[in-house]
Amino acid sequence: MARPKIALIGAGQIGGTLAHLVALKELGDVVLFDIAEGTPEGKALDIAESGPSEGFDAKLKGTQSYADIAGADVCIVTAGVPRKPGMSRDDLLGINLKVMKSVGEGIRDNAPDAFVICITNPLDAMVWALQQFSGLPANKVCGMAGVLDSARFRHFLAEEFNVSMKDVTAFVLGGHGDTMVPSVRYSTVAGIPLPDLVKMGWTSQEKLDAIVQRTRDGGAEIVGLLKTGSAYYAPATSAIEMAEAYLKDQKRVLPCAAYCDGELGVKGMYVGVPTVIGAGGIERIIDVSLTKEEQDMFDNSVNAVKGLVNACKGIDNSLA
Ligand SMILES: NC(=O)C1=CN([C@@H]2O[C@H](COP(=O)(O)OP(=O)(O)OC[C@H]3O[C@@H](n4cnc5c(N)ncnc54)[C@H](O)[C@@H]3O)[C@@H](O)[C@H]2O)C=CC1
Ligand SMILES: O=C([O-])CC(=O)C(=O)O
Repeated sequence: MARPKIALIGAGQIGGTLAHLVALKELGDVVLFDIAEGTPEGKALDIAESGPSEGFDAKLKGTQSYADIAGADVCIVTAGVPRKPGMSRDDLLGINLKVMKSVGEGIRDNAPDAFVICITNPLDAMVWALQQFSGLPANKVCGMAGVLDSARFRHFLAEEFNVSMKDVTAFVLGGHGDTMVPSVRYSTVAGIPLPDLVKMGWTSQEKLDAIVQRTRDGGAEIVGLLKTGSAYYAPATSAIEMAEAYLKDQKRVLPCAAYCDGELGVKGMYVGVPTVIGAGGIERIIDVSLTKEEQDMFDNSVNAVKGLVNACKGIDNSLA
């Protein structure tokens, strides 16, 4: 059986890391696409040359031609611009919207059967625009953010409790911005919800609140440290988790930006929700119940995403 074909649109920091991970994990053959001449070719060759030492079997090709992504099983989109210190993700909207138009059309014309994972920011609005521009079915187009935000939450919690992160589960809902909702009630250590761990004296409410806020600021924390761009190792790993769930029909329960049609009270837009990812793409959205306080925070986040989607419609008439 032929190896799956994985197209990475954008060969920058995340794109290059994705290519390396796909090869190391032998998930398939890689096509790296970028408009910057030489970058995808150079990264593809560099990673291919690590193959003999690593012992992986994967072909890697760099290209500036969308024809090379023809028949891709998975497309992961990182094309665009990252933020720098002092900027919010939303400041990237105008420039990255134009990129989503060309990428969406490229995927539509060359890889219409692919499962598409968007990473470009501001995430929830960009994945919505990418689905509109590509015209692919909504269950085959999703956005990566919740897996990353939840991984950050899990990391901070594992450090606080001094337990293995394998035993920490966490859930972050809503848009991938300052209003995201790390769900304390649905996050656990070995099944014990965080509020119970506060009652048991494992941590204080103040410390838990600080971890929640650090999770919300997780992207900005890395941007502030790196100064030249944003996080890429953990974002790439998160998207690979989603791609693997699709390629291997794992039915993983993962939070991601999915098109909601009434679930959690959201209709006709993309936002971070718990999903099941398998061979059918986004196979199910888990319609969790929220407390009044959680619902208010979630609605606030949904409204922030709505504002960005409306801004997209204002910029590009074809989206209105
Ligand atoms: N959803 C999430 O959780 C996260 C999202 N991001 C976002 O991911 C995006 C990529 O980040 P990095 O890889 O660090 O940026 P980067 O600047 O290293 O790479 C972006 C690449 O896109 C290419 N590009 C620009 N316009 C293009 C076009 N029209 N077609 C094809 N390629 C094009 C550039 O030449 C560059 O190589 C940014 O928007 C960033 O904000 C970053 C981290 C996490
Ligand atoms: O913060 C950024 O600009 C990149 C991002 O989305 C993240 O790392 O969560």
